[in-house]
Amino acid sequence: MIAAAAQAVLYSHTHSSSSSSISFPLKYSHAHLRRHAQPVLFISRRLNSLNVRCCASQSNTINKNDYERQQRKAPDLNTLFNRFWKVAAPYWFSDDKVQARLQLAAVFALTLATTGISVGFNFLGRDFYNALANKDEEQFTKQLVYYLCGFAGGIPFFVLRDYAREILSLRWRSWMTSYYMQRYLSDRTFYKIQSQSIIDNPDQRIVDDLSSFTSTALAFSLTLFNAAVDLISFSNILYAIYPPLFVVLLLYSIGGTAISVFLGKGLVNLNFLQEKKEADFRYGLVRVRENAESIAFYGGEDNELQLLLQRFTSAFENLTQLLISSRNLEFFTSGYRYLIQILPAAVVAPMYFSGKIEFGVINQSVSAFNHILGDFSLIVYQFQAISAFSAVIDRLGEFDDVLDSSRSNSPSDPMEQINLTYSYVKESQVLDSNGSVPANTSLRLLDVENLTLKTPKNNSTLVKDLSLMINEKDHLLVMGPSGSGKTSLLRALAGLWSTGKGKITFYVEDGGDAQPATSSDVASLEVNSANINKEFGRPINSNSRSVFFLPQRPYMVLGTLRQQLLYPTWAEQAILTSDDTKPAGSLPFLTRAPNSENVGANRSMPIPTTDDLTQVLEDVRLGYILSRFKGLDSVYEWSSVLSLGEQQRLAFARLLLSKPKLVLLDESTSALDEINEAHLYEKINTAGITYISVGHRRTLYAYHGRVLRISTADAEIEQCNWHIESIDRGTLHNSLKL
Ligand SMILES: Nc1ncnc2c1ncn2[C@@H]1O[C@H](COP(=O)(O)OP(=O)(O)OP(=O)(O)O)[C@@H](O)[C@H]1O
Repeated sequence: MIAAAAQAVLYSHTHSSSSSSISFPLKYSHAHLRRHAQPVLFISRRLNSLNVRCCASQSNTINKNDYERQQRKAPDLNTLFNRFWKVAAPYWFSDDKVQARLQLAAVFALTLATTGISVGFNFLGRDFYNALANKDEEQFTKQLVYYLCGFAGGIPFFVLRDYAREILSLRWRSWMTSYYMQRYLSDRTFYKIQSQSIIDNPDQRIVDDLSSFTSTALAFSLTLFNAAVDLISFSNILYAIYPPLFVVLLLYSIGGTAISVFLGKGLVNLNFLQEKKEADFRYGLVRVRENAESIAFYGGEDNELQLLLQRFTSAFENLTQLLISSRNLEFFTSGYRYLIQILPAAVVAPMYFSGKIEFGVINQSVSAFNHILGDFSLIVYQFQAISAFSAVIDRLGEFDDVLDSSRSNSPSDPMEQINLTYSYVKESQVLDSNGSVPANTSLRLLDVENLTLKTPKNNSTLVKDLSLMINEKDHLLVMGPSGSGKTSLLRALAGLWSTGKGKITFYVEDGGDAQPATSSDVASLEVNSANINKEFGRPINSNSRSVFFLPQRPYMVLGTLRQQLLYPTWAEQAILTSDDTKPAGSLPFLTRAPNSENVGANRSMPIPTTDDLTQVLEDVRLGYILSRFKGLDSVYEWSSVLSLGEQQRLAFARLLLSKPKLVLLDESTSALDEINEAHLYEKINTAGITYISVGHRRTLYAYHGRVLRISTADAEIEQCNWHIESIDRGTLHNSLKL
């Protein structure tokens, strides 16, 4: 029985694909495809039984699938290799490089040890079967003991090798996840990717592709290393037994590789599309969850079902193609795999019959042949995994390029880019040479000069040649027909859109000594602004003392009511762990330099206390939610449990806490009644906050001094499509009467 077990172990070593127990962890390996075949068939039957009304859309999907497949060209080897290096390299040269390299060396050493153990088992097997064939009981018992000792000493190396590899892969993945997320969330790359539909499913690339990449890249490099060592170790054995066997092996593996490359050439593309389609399907389901109430109000379930089934059908069609290609490849690889079990024995058998070799040598030659063939046949055995890995490299490489290009986004013609600068000004004001406060003492907050704003992709002009100036307490209302570009103007002011030309300058406080931003010293501020802009990338909402932006639909973060109120000015402090030193999101072994863009953003602002938070809720007439939701520290899905008007009031509470100099309000009171609207405007006015509001309601006139009217731009007409009016009591009276 023990001998049978020994043979089983030996068999598993000699017949394992790729000559070691390292296997590829990719999702669309053959095992994966087999596992998924059942549910796919089940859903296909279910589609039939439901008599789904999407036959037309199904055929559309099929055509679309074919189209997509033809459109997407598989990347060539050189591109793939470059992308692999670009994605893989940064970690090994990062802050964590010492640990990473040490662990990698340990994994390689363990792999080397396991190959040595395999060679040892090869010789043990030969002597074991020789003793058996010779009916030499004493020798047999001795070999049996050696075998058992070999197991006891050798097996831990195999287990530890796999464990060390997995741990290193996890560490690598953690670093890469953090690295990609930082780049994704900096410079508003996430916004550009989403608003301009640059690439599909970045979330899936961060979650799934990074995980596949790190584990497969490690497994693959170890497999290559293992194969090289194996080849050297076992080639000697095989060559010593019978040189022609070596020639047979070479011919067999080269032929096999060529055929499998030919049969599986479409798999890279299919795997790429499968990743995309599965992610699209999952994203569709997430959207249903996030928009549950709107869909329920519309009664849009049927439509959602059709859309989701359409996405699933698309994934299904592609997976079917993947299964067919894999099946064809599998016909070949199975034959290839099984033939080698008898091929070496058939070649050396004549030598055994003529008495030139012993019986155990046959077993040894089969074992050595399988090892070497496994090394030569990496591509045949792992073709599906390699093609899936290539798809992952392709997707991550593409993502990496987008992240890089977003950072180094320098337009070819700087005149065609809106120039947005932030100039520091000191808090108090300078006195005239005679010691009195100058007449023009109002603090400048914003200058817009000759701004022409265009939409990012199709470059259609929204606002032509706009110039305006905002001083403290100079509240401006922006009005105009729907689609004329009011929100887009705020986007440009917030730096989200930069297509067009002109200059926007914000004057932001640095909390230092006296230095005014009056018209007399604007020139000197402008000289400094280029440097300031570089040093201080994004003051909006992260330097709340200066500029704040409220979108129409307030964003409710995941977490407690306290976190809602502290967002975004004290967001980092709000998620500190209990020991108050480390953000809850930091990885145990990764110490990252804080993002320079955010450093110092709110150093000067003490974090509001519980009393401050309670008071501000009262100020925006939301005090009652404290008792309803059990205080400030309970977690709810705030965007679902608060009405839109309540969310808008909560957004004003954030604003009152942050006390910026200037706020940009995009229809921020659209869901509120007039009394609450008046109350909130009065509160922010009293708090000394200057505001630029976008809105349609006439009641808004009462809280603003001027109105900027934008009309829908006409491409044919050169003239400006805006004008500014003062709101005097007469205008106000007439408009309210209307
Ligand atoms: N990401 C985008 N890419 C291209 N065009 C866009 C994009 N977002 C908006 N637009 C277009 O820009 C124009 C101005 O949109 P904007 O949201 O600024 O209008 P608005 O005046 O605020 O309208 P409303 O009063 O209806 O909110 C619209 O025609 C819109 O279709």
